[in-house]
Order: sequence, then C-alpha cells, then structure tokens
Amino acid sequence: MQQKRPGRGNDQKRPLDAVKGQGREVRPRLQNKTDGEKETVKSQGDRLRCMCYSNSIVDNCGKGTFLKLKETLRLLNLHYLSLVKEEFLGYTFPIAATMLLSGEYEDSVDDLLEVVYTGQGGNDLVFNYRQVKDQDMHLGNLALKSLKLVGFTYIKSVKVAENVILPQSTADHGCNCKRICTNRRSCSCAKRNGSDFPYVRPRRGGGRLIEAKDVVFECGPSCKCGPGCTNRTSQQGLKYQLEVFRTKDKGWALRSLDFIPSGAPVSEYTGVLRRTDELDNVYENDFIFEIDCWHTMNEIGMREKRLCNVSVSTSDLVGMTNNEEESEREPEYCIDAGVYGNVARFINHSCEPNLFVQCVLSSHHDVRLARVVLFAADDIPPMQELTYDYGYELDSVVGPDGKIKKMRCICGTGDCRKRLY
Ligand SMILES: C[S@@+](CC[C@H](N)C(=O)[O-])C[C@H]1O[C@@H](n2cnc3c(N)ncnc32)[C@H](O)[C@@H]1O
Repeated sequence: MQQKRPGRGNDQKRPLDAVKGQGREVRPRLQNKTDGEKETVKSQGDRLRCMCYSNSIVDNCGKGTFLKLKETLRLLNLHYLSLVKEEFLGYTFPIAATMLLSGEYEDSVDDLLEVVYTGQGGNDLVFNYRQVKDQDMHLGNLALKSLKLVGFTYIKSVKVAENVILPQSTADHGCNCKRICTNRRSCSCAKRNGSDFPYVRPRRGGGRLIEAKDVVFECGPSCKCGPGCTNRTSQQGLKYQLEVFRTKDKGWALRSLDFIPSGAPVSEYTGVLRRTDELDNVYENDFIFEIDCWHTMNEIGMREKRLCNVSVSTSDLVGMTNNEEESEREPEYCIDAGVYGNVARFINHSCEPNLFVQCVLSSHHDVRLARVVLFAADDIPPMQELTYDYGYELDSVVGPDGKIKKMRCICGTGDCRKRLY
C-alpha cells in the first residue's frame, strides 16, 4: 500500500465566506559531522544557508562595532531568554536567537536577499581570514545545533526533477489582454475560470481570491498582459513578513508578523517536483506534498470537492484520465520539500486551519503538475500560527515494516480529529 501524504484533503470544507503584505525568514542550515565524540561542521562546502531579517544581520562592520554589537546582542539574548524561559523549558542552551555576519569568512556570501551563513570559527583571524580547520561544535555552532536545525536549501520556486517534463507554455494558453486583464468577456484566462476573474479587482483592494476553486487559471508566460496583472497574484512572491518559530510540541512552525486578509496568497509550497512512485520506500520525509488536484475534483478517496458554483471545463485541462482504475491511483506527482523548499515546509497541520490549499495553473494546463499555493481562509491576526489541513486519510500511512502507522494530532482545536494519520 502506498503511503498517503498531505494533499488538499479536507481543507476545502472551509469555504471562503467572503474574501475580505515583504518578508524574509530565518532558517539556518547546519550539517553535523560526527567524529567520534566530537562533532564538527565543515565550513567549506557544507555551507549553512539562511534567509534573514535585515535587522538581525550586521555585515562587514568594523571590528570594534562588531564586538560592541556582539556584546549588546549577547545581553539582549540573555534578557530575551530570561523573559521566555517558560517557553524554552526542556531546551538545551545556548539557543541561537540572532545571527551576526562579520564578513570575516572567506566563503561568506550575501546577495542581499539570501545569505549563506558559513558557521563560526576555524578561520585565521590574525593573518588572512582563510579557513584553516574544520569548525568545532561550540559557541554559535552549538547554539544552532541546539535548535536541531536540519539542512535544506531555500528555493523561491519549484525545482523540476530531471525525469519530470513540465509542459511548455503555448500560445493557446495565453490571453491577448494588455498590461492588466480587466475584461472578463474577452480575456481567455477569465473564461477558463468560469468567465470571471478569480481574484478581487485591483480597485477593490485586489490580489485576494474570491473563493476556493477546483483549480485557478492564472495568466502565464504566453499571456500578453504584464507581471502586475491581478490574475498573476500567486506568482508575485511573499507579501507578508513570515517567521519560522519553535513550538513547544510540534517542532518548527510558521506565523506572520503582519495581518493577513482572508483570501490573500500566503506562500506557494515549493520543493522538488517529483514522481510520487519514486518515494514509495521513503519513510523519513515529512515534507512531501502530493498534488491531488484531479483527485479532489473527482472526490477520489476521502477528498471532498470544492464548494464552488463554477465547474472547470475538462477541455481546458490535460493530465486527466477517464480510466477508473488509473484515476483511483495515488497522485502521480508530488512536491518534495525535504532538501529544497521554502517557508511553506514549516506549516503545521490543524483540524481547524487558517489556510487552505489551492491548485493553480499558470504556465501549462496539466492538473497533475499544478502549482500548490496556500491562501488565507480567514482574516489572520499577526503572530497567529499558520496552519492548513494535511488531509491524511486515516490508516493510509504504512511504515517500513508494512504496519499501519498512527500519529496523534496535537493541533489543540475544538474540532481536532485526534489523529494526523
Ligand atoms: C511539514 S512538517 C511541519 C514542520 C515541522 N513541525 C518541523 O519542525 O519541521 C510536518 C510534521 O510536523 C509535525 N506536525 C505538524 N502538525 C502537527 C500536528 N497537528 N500534530 C502533531 N504533529 C504535527 C509532524 O511531525 C509532521 O510530520
């Protein structure tokens, strides 16, 4: 039996009643090497990668400034940790709360949006700053280790595996509108969405999805409209300042520092677009998202169709099958965010989520390879954990021993189903 992985599941039970933000996030990567009792971090090659808040980073500052800042931040950290002692009960200290870039490592790279953090120590500070030995697992490196960070590389858009061929965008996929699509009668992309635009118009505070749909057809590379077209909303990157934070019992999680209005796109789920059958014997990857758009549209398994009054014309779609046996099979493709991914990989499950999953087609019309985008299901106040319903079918997850695996859900909501799978 194949392992069922998160897909759109039951989140479509939450219709968007009425559809009523630039951020970067901190996520360092640490690759530990065990060398007998002593752990080391190889500085060169095994790089630590992170996305950072600009105000957490002081780059290339003079040595005096650097030391002063370091001390200030050390005190701030101590103060901060004493305030949040409760929250960090059970943690091994030190905990990395801030990361400083000193510009004193030969392999430091900072291209403004993305910083490659190369750890602490092992460089020749007196002579030429070159890396002369492996870094030890102490000081800042130890602080990162205590957060049990697992290595992954941040990618803003999906990476396609070598054996997956993404259909080319052709002229008949595109509309002929100029600059911004506004006429729902003449825009061919609007027509595919049931002769209307899926997003609220710009003059009404655009960029929010009006209702959850089986699939949203956005404008893409073959369209004549420009990048600012509202019908490209989910392609416009992160709008809200998102923060990866540590929970007491669910590991890492995601929240927003900004208010997010209902219907706003929060993040695409990025990772490597793979064939699902390649992952049949993979049991230790919690970051696989099955693209089950077609299955949801056809209520296959326990999936429920979207509550929308416009059905998608199948002539606009490719990748479907009329063969019952084939259609009952598990989704053919998935997004694997185990090694490459973005903030979305940190979003936990909730039985009463504040996000929902929306399949979006923009550069092609193959539903099996649709983009997976998370939208706000409600108005979400700042600092509230962001969650979606993983939609696992109970008893569908099997371990390497062939036995059904069960996982307790600890979302803590009133309607909690008590089991994740
Ligand atoms: C995609 S990851 C989410 C981020 C994860 N918390 C982390 O630390 O990287 C999914 C994993 O998070 C945990 N998780 C998420 N939601 C949960 C929930 N409601 N109850 C229990 N565990 C949950 C489970 O271990 C699950 O396999």
